[in-house]
Amino acid sequence: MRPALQGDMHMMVSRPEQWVKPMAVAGANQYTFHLEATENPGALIKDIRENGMKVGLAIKPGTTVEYLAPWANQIDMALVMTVEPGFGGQKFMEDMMPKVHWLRTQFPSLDIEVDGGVGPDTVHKCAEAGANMIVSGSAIMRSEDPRSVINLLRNVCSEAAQKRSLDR
Ligand SMILES: O=C(CO)[C@@H](O)[C@H](O)COP(=O)(O)O
Repeated sequence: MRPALQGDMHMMVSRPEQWVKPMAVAGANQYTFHLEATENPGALIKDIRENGMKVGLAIKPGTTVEYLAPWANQIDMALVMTVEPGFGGQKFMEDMMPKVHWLRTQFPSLDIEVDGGVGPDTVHKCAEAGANMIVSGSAIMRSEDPRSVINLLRNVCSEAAQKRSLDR
């Protein structure tokens, strides 16, 4: 039977340990948890891998990137939140961009995602800082032309990534 879920599950939950197996069984191929939500990130990373999924590690705005750095070589994606987790439609926190830039400098091939308040007005900042993946909710859903917004967001990120690889 075809799995019900595919793609990355961003688990904005406490005790993320309890959902690893159910997500794997449901067909998720990446499991992203919050560093703030677990006391043992190493064990959780291992469990996610043993369940056949890639690993994403998210940090909230109040968490400095130094807490994520020790795990960066063991994960597939770092997720820098640019709003407080909770709901869509919040204002993009530009002061999170140094985290993205630092991660990109230290870990050139890591997937780096930005989530919260990302749209046509803010995506350039994310892409220039080094994000190659973005989450965008309101900017797409509130647009009269969602397709063109998606294309714009995609193009800005891929052009910045291409420029980085040429500069290397
Ligand atoms: O879930 C969250 C924040 O809790 C984010 O994924 C946002 O919901 C993204 O939506 P916009 O900020 O783009 O509206």
